[in-house]
Amino acid sequence: MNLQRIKLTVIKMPLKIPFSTHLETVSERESILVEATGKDGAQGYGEGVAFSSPWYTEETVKTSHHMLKDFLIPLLKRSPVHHPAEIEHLFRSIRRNQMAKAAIETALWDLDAKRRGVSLARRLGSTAGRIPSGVVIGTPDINDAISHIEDYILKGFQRVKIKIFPDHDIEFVRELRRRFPTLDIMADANSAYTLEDVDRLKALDEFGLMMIEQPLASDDIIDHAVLQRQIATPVCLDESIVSYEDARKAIEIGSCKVINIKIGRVGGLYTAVKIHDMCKEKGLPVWCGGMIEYGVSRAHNIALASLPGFTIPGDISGSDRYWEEDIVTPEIKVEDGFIEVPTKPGIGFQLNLKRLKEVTVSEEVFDF
Ligand SMILES: O=C(O)CCC(=O)c1ccccc1C(=O)O
Ligand SMILES: [Mg+2]
Repeated sequence: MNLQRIKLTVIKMPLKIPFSTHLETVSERESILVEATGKDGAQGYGEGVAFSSPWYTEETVKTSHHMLKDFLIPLLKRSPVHHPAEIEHLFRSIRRNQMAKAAIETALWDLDAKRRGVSLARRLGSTAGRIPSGVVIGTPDINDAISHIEDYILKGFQRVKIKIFPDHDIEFVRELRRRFPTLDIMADANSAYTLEDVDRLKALDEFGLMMIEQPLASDDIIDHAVLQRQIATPVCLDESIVSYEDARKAIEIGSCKVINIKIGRVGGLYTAVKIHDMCKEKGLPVWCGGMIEYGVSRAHNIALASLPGFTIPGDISGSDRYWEEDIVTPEIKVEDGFIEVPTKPGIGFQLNLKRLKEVTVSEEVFDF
């Protein structure tokens, strides 16, 4: 792709309010911005979405940076690709490290779309003009959660996701259901349960949740299939699906009825689109998951989620959900519950260089 250089910038910003799961409370977000510059001067952007510590997956900001610097960038230098869809194959020689891989791969998709003068959404095959927006509540306190939800409903958000875990599930959901009888609610457990909790999980059936996301172990598809046979609420897999093959096998054995596709978790847009295509063919709904990300990753999510198989609103909120000021301009906005799909070339957002400078921790340039 005629690359001139790749720049890695580590950035860090506090969240407006901390985001809690049973595993970790995130109050500050570090990420890696990837800037790929071509010999023609064109630039593409990607965002490494690993967290500072390995609570969600095994990757961290530091391991991602190490992979990018010591393996992925050198590999790309040695073996130039002509098309971003070749990256997945090239990177197969390096095991896992999906978020590090996706950080480069997404930057190259942006670069490629810009060179062709088309939006990334169009480049991926989408024609949608806007996507519905969903939001995640990261506050375990019931009263805070209710007031945040009221606020989000007024802003038009189309569905709300809450985090659950044992002792913070049945009564919490019952109260929310009582306050919001018709709201589309999904519950994400981030692997807080085992099959021994099947009665607790069955008890959630009466609340008409849209789905329960990743109730069991983060690497499991077998027990999820056993669980899905015993509960009416659709099971959605997140952590368990890190590749196309994972998705194929999970569907085949009935581990889930819905899949949350995250570009970072599956190693890039190529695989994300491939999983989408398969699910669409099999009639399995998908939605785009969030990673408490900055505007660059959000922009990639918007393009992906504009594909026709994304029939459920994703964890895609606006820049102001987490940030006082985002690193992209214009900021990502939710209007009447929808986000407009940009029509400008590539991701359709510019970097806010002033803001980027303020939040930069370190940067490193790799010449090709
Ligand atoms: O980006 C968001 O708005 C939050 C999405 C979310 O729930 C989440 C955030 C960080 C890590 C894992 C998850 C998850 O979906 O499990
Ligand atoms: Mg999840």
